[in-house]
Amino acid sequence: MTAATSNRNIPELGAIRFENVTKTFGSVTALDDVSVSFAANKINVLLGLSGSGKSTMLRHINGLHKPSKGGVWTLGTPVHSAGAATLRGLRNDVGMIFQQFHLVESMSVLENVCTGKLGSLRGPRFGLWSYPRAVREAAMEQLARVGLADKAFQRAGTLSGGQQQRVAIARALIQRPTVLLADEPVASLDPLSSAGVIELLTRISREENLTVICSLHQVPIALEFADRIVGLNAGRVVLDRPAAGMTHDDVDGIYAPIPVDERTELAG
Ligand SMILES: Nc1ncnc2c1ncn2[C@@H]1O[C@H](COP(=O)(O)OP(=O)(O)OP(=O)(O)O)[C@@H](O)[C@H]1O
Repeated sequence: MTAATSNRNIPELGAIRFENVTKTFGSVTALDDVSVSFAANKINVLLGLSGSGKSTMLRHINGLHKPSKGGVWTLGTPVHSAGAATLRGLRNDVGMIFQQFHLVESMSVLENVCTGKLGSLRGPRFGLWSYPRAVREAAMEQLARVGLADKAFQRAGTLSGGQQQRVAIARALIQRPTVLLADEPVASLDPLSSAGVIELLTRISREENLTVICSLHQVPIALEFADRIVGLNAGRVVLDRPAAGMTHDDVDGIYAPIPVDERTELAG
């Protein structure tokens, strides 16, 4: 058992913690002294304008980015100081889905799901039949959970956007993650497919006791889906509240422009 998995289901540890995190890319400050902590087994939604730092925050959780200043702890692992081997181990516990699905379109649906296991298999794989039988069976199980068992041998590129996102969810689930990061998972989907994907994410998160951190642009979906809402504006946390009882008005302030002189003052 890894250090990360040993923390499963211990909410008081705080599944994920950002302490005074600043991230700069050249002259751009993407995150500005962010301190926030996410409890285990909850659905957390990040809201904010384009460029407010949502993706940057998600990418710190699994170590795709490291802070310029401050610290990030994911499932007890200090991501800011972790080496490559520790991060590889951590990423087995942290699944991720993306707006653009990132499936290999020419591969079968089933093989795409199997690739979710690559992090814990030794050596490369060439084709579906090069995966152990147990992995192929686990992939079929996950496809059944997302309602796509009948598409297993179809090329992924032939599926609709909503179906492709379901495959991406199955690919993340086959890892048996503790944390699921979702970067605008419904931004490319029509309203009906979006609703289906959000409903699936909600059901699976509850069934698996996942800690979900999901960035969204759709406020109504956030209010419906989230246990907690964290609002970002120009790289700073401007709202952090349980979602229960929140209204559109409560959320509107997240999107207010921050005066340039105030930004300069805070950045300086
Ligand atoms: N790798 C990078 N190199 C340079 N600048 C970057 C990089 N990643 C992010 N940024 C910048 O950091 C800021 C925050 O970007 P980020 O992608 O986190 O925002 P976001 O809230 O996720 O936006 P969106 O809703 O459009 O996805 C932006 O100004 C962006 O241009």
